[in-house]
Order: sequence, then structure tokens, then C-alpha cells
Amino acid sequence: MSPLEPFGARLRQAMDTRGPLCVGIDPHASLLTDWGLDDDVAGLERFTRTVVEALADRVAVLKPQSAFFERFGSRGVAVLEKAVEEARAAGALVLMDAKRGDIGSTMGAYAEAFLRKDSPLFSDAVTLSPYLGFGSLRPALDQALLSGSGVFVLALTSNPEGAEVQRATGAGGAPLAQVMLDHMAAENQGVRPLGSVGAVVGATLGDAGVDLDINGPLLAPGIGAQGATPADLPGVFGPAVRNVLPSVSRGVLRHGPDAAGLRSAALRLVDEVREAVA
Ligand SMILES: O=c1ccn([C@@H]2O[C@H](COP(=O)(O)O)[C@@H](O)[C@H]2O)c(=O)[nH]1
Repeated sequence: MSPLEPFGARLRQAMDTRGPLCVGIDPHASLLTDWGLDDDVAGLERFTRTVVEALADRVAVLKPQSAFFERFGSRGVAVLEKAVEEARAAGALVLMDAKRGDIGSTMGAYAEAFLRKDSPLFSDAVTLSPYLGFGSLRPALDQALLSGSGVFVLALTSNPEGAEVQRATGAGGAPLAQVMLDHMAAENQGVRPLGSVGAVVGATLGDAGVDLDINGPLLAPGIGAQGATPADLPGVFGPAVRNVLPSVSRGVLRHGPDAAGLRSAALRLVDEVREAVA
């Protein structure tokens, strides 16, 4: 099976043409209720289809949150598989938010699940946790290179609890998040226009206080329901803001189930982000 163009290049183009925005597909039980749907597989299916149909031909990236599908077991995962396929067919890049992390031999299986082109859940990129050691991610990094997909590695997450681990001092005296970011920079060295190893850095952090110059994309969750706004991005990311992909889930999804409402919420955010990072 032929590899895709590298993820970093595809993402750069999608951000330039569609605008720098990732919309999360997070079918919370409360959102299903707000949309007049039951909290069951039929409600999940309807919610997901509505989001994909409304946004996949408009926004650069859709980010299904795997947990909300897994909670329905195999039938939920079947809904997820279909959503990934339809979103990609409509032109969106799909970032699977699965936050996998394990010893290398098991990471190989996660890499096959999400990053091998013939897998039912093949996605353009997947989120990974490096806190079993960055080297444990090697099978996923290798598989991403083979298939033209990408990874987003947790660095500084948007939740306040993350700091006790991520800002703890590593062996060389730098915060662990910086150690991970340095690994990502090494993976992306020399890649043009943008590396395929991205970092997750919350938009909620104030000043990130680390060196974010990794030559790769920076996924920034936390806008909307978690309290950050597009105007916060320059303060958090400094000069690296050009590589930021802001991510919003509930802040867009609450405008459903009307497709036009979802679309205009997303497009408004694209305008706000463009203005903030200009
Ligand atoms: O640091 C992180 C990493 C991932 N997330 C995920 O993003 C969305 C946020 O949803 P909102 O409704 O926009 O708050 C959710 O899927 C999280 O698991 C994050 O929030 N922070």
C-alpha cells in the first residue's frame, strides 16, 4: 500500500487552506441529551454523523475522542470506524484522540491499530502519552513514518493536575515536559515544511514556560469549555504560535444539532484564531 504524503505537510496545507482549527467529536452523555438524543448507540451514531456531515468538508482536522465511543463497546467502536472513514473521505484530517502509552512491544500493536493503512481505525494521526519514556513510542514513530501519518505526544496538558508530573524535574534538571519536547524536536529536525511529530500543549497554561520550537505542530486543547480563548494563544505559545492547531470540542458541539449552527461556530472560531495569531 503506497504511503501518504507526510502528515506534517498535509496538516500544514490543511491549516493554510481551511484554517487552523481542530474540532473534537466528544459525544458526552449530556450533549446527546441536549441534542434530543438518547444516550445509546443510535444516539451516538446520529450525533457523530451530524458532526461529520456538518464539518468534515470545512475544517482542517476532526478529533474523535475514542473514550466516548469505547464506552458503548464494539458497537460504539463500529460508529467510530465509520466516522473516521467518512471524515477522511470528505477531506478532513482525522486525529484519533486515544492517548495511548505502553511498553514498546505493546505500543507496536497500538501503532498497527491506528497508524497502519489497512487498519479499520487508520487515522491521519493519534495522540500518545510519553510518560512510560519517550523511547517506548518508537514503534509508533516508525509506523507513522512508513504510512505518512503523524503523532501528537502529550507535553503539557490543559488540566491543572498535569503539572505535578509534567513540570517535575527530569534527570538533567529540565522539566519532564521539556525533555519530551526536546525528543520531539530531534524527531522533526530538518523536515520541511513541518514535522509529523506534534506536541499537545494546553491553551489554558498562561505562559507555557518551555521551549516549544519543535518544528512540528502544537495541538492546543482547552479553548471553550475549559476557559481559554483564541486571544490567549500568543501568550501561551510565543513565536511558536504559527504552528499551533487549536482544538475545541464542547465549544462547537453545544451549537448542534443544527448543522448550520455547528458550521458557523467552527468558522467563527477559525476567524478568531486567525486574527489572534496574525
Ligand atoms: O491536554 C489535553 C489533551 C487532550 N484533551 C482532550 O481535548 C478535548 C477537550 O474537550 P473540550 O470540550 O474542548 O474541553 C477532550 O477530548 C479532551 O480529552 C484535553 O482537553 N486536554
